[in-house]
Amino acid sequence: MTIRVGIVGISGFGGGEAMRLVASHPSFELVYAAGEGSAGSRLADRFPGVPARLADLVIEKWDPATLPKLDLLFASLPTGASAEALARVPAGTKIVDIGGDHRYVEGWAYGLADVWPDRIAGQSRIANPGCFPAAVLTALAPLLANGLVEPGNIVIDAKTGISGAGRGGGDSRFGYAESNENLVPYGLLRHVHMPEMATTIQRLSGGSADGLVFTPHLVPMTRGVLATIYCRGRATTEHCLDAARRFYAGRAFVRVTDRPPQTRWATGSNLAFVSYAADPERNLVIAMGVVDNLGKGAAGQAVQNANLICGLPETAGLDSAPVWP
Ligand SMILES: NC(=O)C1=CN([C@@H]2O[C@H](COP(=O)(O)OP(=O)(O)OC[C@H]3O[C@@H](n4cnc5c(N)ncnc54)[C@H](OP(=O)(O)O)[C@@H]3O)[C@@H](O)[C@H]2O)C=CC1
Ligand SMILES: CC(=O)N[C@@H](CCC(=O)OP(=O)(O)O)C(=O)O
Repeated sequence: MTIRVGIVGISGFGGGEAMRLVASHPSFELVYAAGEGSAGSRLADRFPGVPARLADLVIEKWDPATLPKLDLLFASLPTGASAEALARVPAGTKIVDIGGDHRYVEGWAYGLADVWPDRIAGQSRIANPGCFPAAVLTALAPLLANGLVEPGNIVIDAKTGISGAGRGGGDSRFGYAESNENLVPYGLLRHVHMPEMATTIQRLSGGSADGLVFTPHLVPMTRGVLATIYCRGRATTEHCLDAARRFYAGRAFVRVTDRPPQTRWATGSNLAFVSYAADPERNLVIAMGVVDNLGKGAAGQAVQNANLICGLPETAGLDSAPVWP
């Protein structure tokens, strides 16, 4: 079975990673690419290393009215830029939105693929989680589902590579001279990922996430997210590790590790690494989650979600090992 796939936002970091994964997917055929400023270029002009069979595909100006017949569309547009246009995509075309416009929006399933695949299979509109929630929620889910930590008392300290900001980049914080040898906190108290993390914590635990604190930091690396999460709970380290091993038993993409995970373990892959350290006497549980922001944090999880909604093996096109070193 060949699935006809389109990618809008293909010139960007998320869209480019989706293209890389789609190009080597056993059931997907890339037949449509779209964007704004890049419209009119061939894929090979943007990505000199693209497989030869895709080299001459021309990036079209994004307009849902001129879509060819597609089975599946990946949207990787700036948050705020996709809702209106995606509403005009025919119902028969499945969509995975990598941007933030549809997370916990009516009619869209929140695509936390490793945690609730059953809620995703059979849907046709998927909102991919943000890159920080991908790391944070994967680490927290086993603890919350087993009542091992208090949902209302969670403090998240997270680090991200610069590609998390996209090619568009925004201001000069993301240039080499300002990001190299520098460490920058941002988004304090009101980062855009807070609502989806709070809602998911409530869904997994049944309790309120009112006390949630989240501070991300830019670090001078290209890819990777590490979330270190401080929680209140009386569990031991072994309880937490056991809960995670049981929760993710048989799941392909989550690795539960005894030692603290490192960002490079996930680079270029759809893997998530989780680990825990806990001291019951101090009422303290530390959870750690690592993903590649462009892998599990964006295009990897998007392809995993696409596999789920297309009835394909969840691992199709996603089984290559991370890049090391
Ligand atoms: N980078 C990351 O790690 C992650 C990103 N995301 C989300 O994914 C989305 C894309 O991010 P990212 O790839 O990093 O961003 P980039 O800035 O790298 O890419 C943005 C893409 O959107 C296209 N675009 C912008 N405006 C329009 C428009 N009006 N019509 C059509 N295409 C448009 C650009 O195309 P063109 O060049 O042709 O103008 C470009 O391909 C965002 O919502 C982001 O928040 C989610 C998780 C992780
Ligand atoms: C470094 C950096 O700026 N990272 C982005 C997160 C990327 C992401 O997950 O974006 P969406 O939720 O918009 O899809 C940020 O903190 O907003």
